[in-house]
Amino acid sequence: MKKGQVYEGTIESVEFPNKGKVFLPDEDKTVIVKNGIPGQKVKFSVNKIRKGKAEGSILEVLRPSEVEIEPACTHFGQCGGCTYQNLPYEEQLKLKESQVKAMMDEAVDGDYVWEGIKPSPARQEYRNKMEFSFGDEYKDGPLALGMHKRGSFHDIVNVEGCRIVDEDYRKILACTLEYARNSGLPYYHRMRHTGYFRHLLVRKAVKTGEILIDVVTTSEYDFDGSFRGDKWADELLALPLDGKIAGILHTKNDSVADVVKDEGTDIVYGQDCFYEELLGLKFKITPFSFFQTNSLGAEVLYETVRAYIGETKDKVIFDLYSGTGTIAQILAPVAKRVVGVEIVEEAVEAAKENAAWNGLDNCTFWAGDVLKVIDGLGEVPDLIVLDPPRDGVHPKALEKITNFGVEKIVYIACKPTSLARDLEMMQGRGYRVERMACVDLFPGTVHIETVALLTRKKDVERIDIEMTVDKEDVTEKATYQKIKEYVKEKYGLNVHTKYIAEVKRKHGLPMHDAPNRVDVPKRAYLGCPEEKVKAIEDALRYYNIII
Ligand SMILES: C[S@@+](CC[C@H](N)C(=O)[O-])C[C@H]1O[C@@H](n2cnc3c(N)ncnc32)[C@H](O)[C@@H]1O
Repeated sequence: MKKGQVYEGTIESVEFPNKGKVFLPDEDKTVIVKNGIPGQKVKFSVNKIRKGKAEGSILEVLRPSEVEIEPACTHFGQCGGCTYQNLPYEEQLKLKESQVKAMMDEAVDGDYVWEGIKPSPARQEYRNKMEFSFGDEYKDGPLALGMHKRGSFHDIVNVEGCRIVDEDYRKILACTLEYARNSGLPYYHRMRHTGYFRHLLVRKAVKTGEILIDVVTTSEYDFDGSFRGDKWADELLALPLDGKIAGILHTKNDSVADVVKDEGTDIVYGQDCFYEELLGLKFKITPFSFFQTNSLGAEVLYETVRAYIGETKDKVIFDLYSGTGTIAQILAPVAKRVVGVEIVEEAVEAAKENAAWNGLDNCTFWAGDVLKVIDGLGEVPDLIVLDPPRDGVHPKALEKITNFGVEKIVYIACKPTSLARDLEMMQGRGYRVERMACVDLFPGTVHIETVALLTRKKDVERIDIEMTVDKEDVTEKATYQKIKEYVKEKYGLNVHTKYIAEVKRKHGLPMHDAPNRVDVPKRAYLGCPEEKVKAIEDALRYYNIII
């Protein structure tokens, strides 16, 4: 088999996210062909062979799959955004569920409850955010504004008929494209690093109907003079929209990276935020802060998280990777306290404001990298919710998270491959997967959210003592001194030896006066105050005595 060779074959299955498998009997080889659906007979060319593995790209669909339908979107196939518009929604769900389930069956040790896939309440026009790119339709062609063409680095497909956003987006897109074309200014060329127009960001709340529009350009031309940004805003404001424009913005971005980056945002009209409602709570959303892109689907996702976390009364919950604090605030009304950690400061500020609006005074939000701040929060959680970005949790952060030894962790993953990798480490550190479900927030596309409930294994303390702690060290009186110093320094608390003994007993740890008795009878309850129990537990984790 050589690069450039053309073959025909049938896609037997599709692995997450879009890896179709075609077996070629004559070559006795399976080739990965991207972006097809199971059952399609395709003609493809081989474009990569590495370490004996071959990849190809589809040139033509010779015979459709039996379940295939006419896609509602006229850009389907050309636009790189959607992959499954040609499958009935039920089939999309089946395919995504089987992909994730197969991956999880491999990643999970032992039995777990698979709860299937929950559909998105809206199957079309469900997105509350879209980032469109400027470019040309083809080399040196007219200015275009839309999505990247499938498989192309440069070409942009105008997506005036896009079905995953509603009519308001389509009107805003068409208006901006026409205005930009008439301005005669060039798009930003990603290889030459010259030009002006980069992206158009549109966000629209499903519940409040508020719309935020942001054009992202370089500073090569003058927004007011050359582009006449005020006139663009007038044209947008004159559009007959269902929703209401809350703000029109201009963001400058001169960086060479091809991402929407905020290097300064000016308000052209209205305000630089808008509001959405989820499960009866109100959320302020700023242009660049994370918010689930399918509001109705997000409600299903957060309901699942709430059900998985279970009883939260009198519990301290950590919401790690908290964005604008949605999960924290959904859990706060029935928890003792919720602590959110998020790296984007703007999102943290919004989270604080949101909590105040929603009348929640038991939420605290910290700005910073989970890895760096998690052990300096001065709190010990009872439960943890993790909703990391696509790459999952940094291994060192995961180590610290599991070190808290909480009873339950709920992990929300937008990329199941990252979850599968992180599960391996979490299972190795004393957790077991209880249940899992998928929630489809992205109909028509390959993406899917997966939620996993992990609980701490009952016998983990003892296993870990043997694995990580030298018995001498745990039983030595010197350890008591180390724990006292740690608690004093970190929490400003003095703890008596009898309290340390009480907490050790709670965890079934050997006592210094009875080194061979791990299961010390639960005799005296000495009344160690709860904050000291938590502080001592933190110290025990710090010294790897419990996890
Ligand atoms: C998938 S989002 C989840 C947001 C939130 N839980 C929600 O449902 O809206 C992941 C969030 O993690 C944040 N993030 C990424 N890396 C981070 C890090 N190292 N430490 C803290 N937050 C991070 C991102 O800014 C983003 O807001």
